Formats: sequence, structure tokens, C-alpha cells
Amino acid sequence: MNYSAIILCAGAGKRTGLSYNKMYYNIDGQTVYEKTMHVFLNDSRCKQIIVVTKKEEQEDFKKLIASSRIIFVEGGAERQNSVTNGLQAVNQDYVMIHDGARCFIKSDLLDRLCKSLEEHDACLAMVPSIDTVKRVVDGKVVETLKRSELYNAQTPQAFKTSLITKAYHYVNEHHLAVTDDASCVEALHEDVYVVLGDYDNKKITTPQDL
Ligand SMILES: Nc1ccn([C@@H]2O[C@H](COP(=O)(O)OP(=O)(O)OP(=O)(O)O)[C@@H](O)[C@H]2O)c(=O)n1
Ligand SMILES: C[C@](O)(CO)[C@H](O)COP(=O)(O)O
Repeated sequence: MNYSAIILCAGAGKRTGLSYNKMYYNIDGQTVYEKTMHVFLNDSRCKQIIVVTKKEEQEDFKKLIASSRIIFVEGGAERQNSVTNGLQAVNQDYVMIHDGARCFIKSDLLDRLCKSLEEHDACLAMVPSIDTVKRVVDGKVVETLKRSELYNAQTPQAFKTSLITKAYHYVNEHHLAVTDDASCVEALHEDVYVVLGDYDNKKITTPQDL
């Protein structure tokens, strides 16, 4: 199953407290960006990698890794806008959308997603929720959700390109704000399938994560 990957790197990383984009943060001698990219570069099914960055940071990213499979696209104000821009460059029938900041991704997750794409047009990595989750309004608990039905969404989120393109077009046209990609397909009332993610596949978000 060949695919394009959209690697989102156009954020600011504000919640980390760093004075620079967390994609340049160094872990064991490699930037977060390089760690993420190597997993996709090592996958022969990944025919095109679309790196979405801020315009002014593109040259810095280019210096870190060179490959004929990589192209750069300018990001937008929100993650949703960055994905929308990335989708315009996709040249494969299937696409995986991945947060650059999830740099602990392993290749077996790509295998599971590719297998799922053979049968389904929309699937995403998820892990069962560990904590008990409650709905709170005005500082008061109004509901305890049934944990056995709760999963935490990760990336990659993998799709038939035509479906996710149509789904993003729909949410953008209706001014709906989404925090992940599968939500756009949900908005079209199309099925989205769960692929077992990995608890290690964390998104670097807070100073504690660093
Ligand atoms: N306008 C944006 C916002 C986010 N991202 C990317 O989407 C991923 C997930 O977003 P998040 O963790 O929220 O990253 P930041 O926006 O960088 O973090 P913060 O919200 O703390 O500033 C990151 O890899 C980030 O670079 C993006 O490409 N374009
Ligand atoms: C897409 C995502 O990583 C799934 O958990 C998450 O929703 C991104 O959220 P953020 O607020 O942009 O970090």
C-alpha cells in the first residue's frame, strides 16, 4: 500500500515553554524532526513526504535532512489549516497525516495502518483510555463516561486521499474547527476505523514531556 505522508511541523510549540519550535528539540543527538522523519524515510511504501512548516523556517528544516521524496509546503495558523495546505500537494491515492511532534512512532504502527487501509478508507491510531474521564461543567462533575468505550486519538491518521480531501473541504466550508483529521470524516458521517496505536507514541506537548 503506497502512500504520501504529511508531516506537520508548522506549530510554535508554545506549551513546551521552549523559545523555539519544539521540532528542533534535541533528543539523544537527533532533533524531534529527524526522529520522526527517519521512520517514514525508512518505509519504502512512503513515496512522498510533505513537510508542512512555517515559511520562515523552511530553510532550517531543509538543512536537517535531504531526500528526493521530501517536498515542503507552507503551514497555516491552526493545525487544520496546515493539513489543508498539505493535502493539496499529495500525489498518492492514500495519505497518512502525522504530527511531527510524535517522534516516538515505530514502523509496526505504519504496518498496522497500511493493512487497515487495504479494507477501509479512514483509520487512525488510537489507544484505550487509561484514566477515568469525567465531563465537567462550571467546576462540577456532570457525568462519568464509560471508560471501556473511550480511546485516545493519536497520529498517524490514514485515509484514501479523495475522502480526506472531500472531508477537509466540508469542514472548512462549514467553518467547523477540528483538532484531528478523523473528525472531518466523522462530520461526513463516514466510518472511521480504529487501529491499535502505541502508548509510547506520545506527542511532545508540555515541559514534562521534554
Ligand atoms: N498551525 C499549526 C499548528 C500545529 N502544527 C503541527 O501539528 C502538530 C500537533 O500540534 P501541537 O502539538 O499543538 O503543536 P504546536 O502548535 O507546535 O504546540 P502549541 O499548541 O503548544 O504551540 C505539531 O507537530 C505541530 O508542529 C502545524 O503544522 N501547524
Ligand atoms: C491530532 C492529535 O494529535 C490527536 O491526539 C491532537 O488532537 C492534536 O492536538 P493539538 O491541540 O494540535 O496538539
